[in-house]
Amino acid sequence: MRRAGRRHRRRGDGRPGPRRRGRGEVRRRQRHRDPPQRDLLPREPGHPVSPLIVLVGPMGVGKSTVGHLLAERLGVAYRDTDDDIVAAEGRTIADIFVDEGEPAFRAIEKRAVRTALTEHDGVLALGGGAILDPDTRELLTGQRVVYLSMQVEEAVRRTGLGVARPLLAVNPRKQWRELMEARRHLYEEAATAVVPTDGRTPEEVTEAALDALEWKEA
Ligand SMILES: Nc1ncnc2c1ncn2[C@@H]1O[C@H](COP(=O)(O)OP(=O)(O)OP(=O)(O)O)[C@@H](O)[C@H]1O
Ligand SMILES: O=C(O)C1=C[C@@H](O)[C@@H](O)[C@H](O)C1
Ligand SMILES: [Mg+2]
Repeated sequence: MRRAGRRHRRRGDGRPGPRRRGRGEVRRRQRHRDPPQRDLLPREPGHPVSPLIVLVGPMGVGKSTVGHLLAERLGVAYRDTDDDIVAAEGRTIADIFVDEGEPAFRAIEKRAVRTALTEHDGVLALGGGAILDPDTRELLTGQRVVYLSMQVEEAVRRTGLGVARPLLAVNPRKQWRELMEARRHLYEEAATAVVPTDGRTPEEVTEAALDALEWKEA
C-alpha cells in the first residue's frame, strides 16, 4: 500500500497494467502519460479484462459518488457490485439481509465481485464488506485498488441512520467503529493507494485519487 507515487507496469494496450508483486518486472512512471481511453482502444478477442480502478472502503465513504466522477474523468464506465446484486436478485440488499441473513448475502456478493472483476474494464466499486472474503482479497492482488477512508464522525454524517445500510441500523457510531476495527487492516492491505475523504468534496477526493495514481492529467 502507498499513498501516492506508485509506479505501474505497462502493458501493450497503452494503459498501465495492474500492480504485480513479482520481482524483476519493468515498471515506468505513469505521470505525464495520456489518460486511459478504453473505448477507443481495439481489443483482441480473448483479451483479458480487468478494472482500471477498484474502489474499496466502508459504507458511505463515497465509492459511488467518487466512482462516477473518476469514470467520467477517465472516459470509462462505472460499475458497482451492490447494484449488480440488486439487479440480479430483484430486491434490495436490506431485503436480502432480512430474508436470508448475512452469510447468504456474502456468498452472493462473492460471486458478483468475481464476475465483475473479469467483465468490467472501467471503475469498479465493491460493497463495503466484500473485503472480508479471503478469496476476494486474493483476486484483488494485482488489481489497482483505491481505498477511500474516513473517520467515524464523517461516517455518521454521511450514512446517518438509513435503513438502507442494515449493518448500521442500530447505534451507527458504535457499529461503524467495530466494523472498521475488523476491516481497516484488510482495506489497507488490499490498497494500492489510500485516499482520505474527510473534509474533502467528492471532486477533491477524485483529484486526490488521480494524483495518488499519478493520473493527475486525466
Ligand atoms: N467527499 C464527500 N463529502 C461529503 N459527502 C459525500 C462525499 N462523498 C459522498 N458523499 C455523500 O455521502 C453519502 C454516501 O456516498 P456514497 O453513496 O457515494 O457512498 P458509498 O461508499 O457508495 O456507500 P455504500 O457503501 O452504501 O454504497 C451520499 O449522500 C453522498 O452524497
Ligand atoms: O459494509 C458492509 O458490510 C456492506 C456495505 C454495503 O456496500 C452493502 O454491500 C451491504 O449493506 C453491506
Ligand atoms: Mg455505493
